[in-house]
Amino acid sequence: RRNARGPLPPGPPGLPLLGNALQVPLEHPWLTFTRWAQQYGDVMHVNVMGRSFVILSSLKAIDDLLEKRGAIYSDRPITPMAGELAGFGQYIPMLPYGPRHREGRKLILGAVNPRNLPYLQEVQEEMITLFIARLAEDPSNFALHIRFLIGSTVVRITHGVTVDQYDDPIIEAMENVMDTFTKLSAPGAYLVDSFSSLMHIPDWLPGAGFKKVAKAAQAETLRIEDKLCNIVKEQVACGTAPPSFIGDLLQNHPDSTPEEEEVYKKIGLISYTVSAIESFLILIAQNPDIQRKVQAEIDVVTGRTRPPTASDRSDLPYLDAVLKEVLRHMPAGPLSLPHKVRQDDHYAGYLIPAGATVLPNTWAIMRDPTLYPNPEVVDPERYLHNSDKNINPDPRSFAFGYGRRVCPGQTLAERTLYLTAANILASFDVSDAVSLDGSKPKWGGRIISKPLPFNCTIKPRTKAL
Ligand code: HEM
Repeated sequence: RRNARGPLPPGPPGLPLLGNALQVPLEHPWLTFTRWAQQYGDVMHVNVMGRSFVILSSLKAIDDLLEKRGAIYSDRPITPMAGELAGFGQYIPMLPYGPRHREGRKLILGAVNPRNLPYLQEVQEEMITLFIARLAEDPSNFALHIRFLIGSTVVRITHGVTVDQYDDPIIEAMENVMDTFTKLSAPGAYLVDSFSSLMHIPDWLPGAGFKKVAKAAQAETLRIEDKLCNIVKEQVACGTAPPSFIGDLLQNHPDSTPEEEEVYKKIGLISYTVSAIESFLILIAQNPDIQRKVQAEIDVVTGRTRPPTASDRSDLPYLDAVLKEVLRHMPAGPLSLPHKVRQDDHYAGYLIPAGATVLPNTWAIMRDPTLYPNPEVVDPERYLHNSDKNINPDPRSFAFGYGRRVCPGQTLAERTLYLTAANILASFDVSDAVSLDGSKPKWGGRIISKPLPFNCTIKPRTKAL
């Protein structure tokens, strides 16, 4: 733990060469980090085969470093496997902090700004209406309907492309891309991430199978991006392009360079939203009292004569509190996304070495009993009538990440979550959420936490809309 430039933060002892690699599980590492934080503190150092990870497990440490010192803590670690070999390093979430990244964020923030709100709301409401109709027809396939809702909304908003069929290869390919990204980028999943020289070994050498995996992932990603982008280009050329992030960008920048186009292509493929909606379903199935209360609140606002809309949101404070509790109790990004520190820094007497991967442990924040009393208990009331700013802070301030890399899709995501939740509860009762083996629902994942496949009963409310 000694270093000529200063002592590293405390952390669990590891093995020579491997460091803590064998102790960090691939599945939900945030649970292990949270346990370790109780022993080693809120700024902890973990060594995975020579790579430094600094885990921040308190709001103060996250705020001091990722927010206040954002100028040096806003880079992303380049992981050879996901970033370079599979090409994900070109996506906005993985781009190094710099002009290209800033440009990418500007594009997204411009597209979701209040000027475009009426159009975005209209599209989202239209998609939700279709979703509710499909759910009513075939409730047991809710997971498929949710995926289709999110996938089709994302391509409609980002590319202006309307997808009506469940087996449309675009939706499936988008999901595969997300899955592959999370598998390939998990810390410690691939040896090449610790020994980057392995990137250069010939493809035919035994043990180079990871290169084949990366190549296949890259080819699939490029195929789907190009396919979507070409559809938009054709629509723009014919003057038939509906409003969309990418259609608008191509129209407003007809002379864009291939490099600029690359940024346009890479904005649309990230979504944590499916996970948040599924967590919502489980939460309300497990808490019938909460469910009844939300339904009663919606009924007063809509009179049960119409579906809830985006403009009802401010009149539904209890539902708002339930959604905060979904994001707190089962955050879809329990370690946010990894940040990287650009230069040596010193904090609380310790060295944070240049190039270290800095992981904000959002899970530990959301389960901190000094912030959220009885953190395991699902209790939307904790946000209502809350006069002490230091207790039960709004979890949306943490669920969407930190500092200069905070999620630019937050308003869009929150509106989708609200519309889906409100419309589900206006029309259905949800109960009996169980894993496929009949046990309590479980969550899994390496970077994005999501419910493992589960069943639940979704029945029309007696006097459904
Ligand atoms: C419930 C849904 C969502 C959650 C919980 C979520 C959460 C997050 C988190 C935790 C980060 C990492 C921030 C950091 O590095 O500190 C992030 C980044 C990002 N999110 Fe979201 N997100 C959601 C939906 C969306 C949507 C719908 C979009 C599409 C516009 C989106 C686009 C992005 C992008 C582009 C980044 C990378 C930002 C950067 O690196 O500068 N997200 N999100």
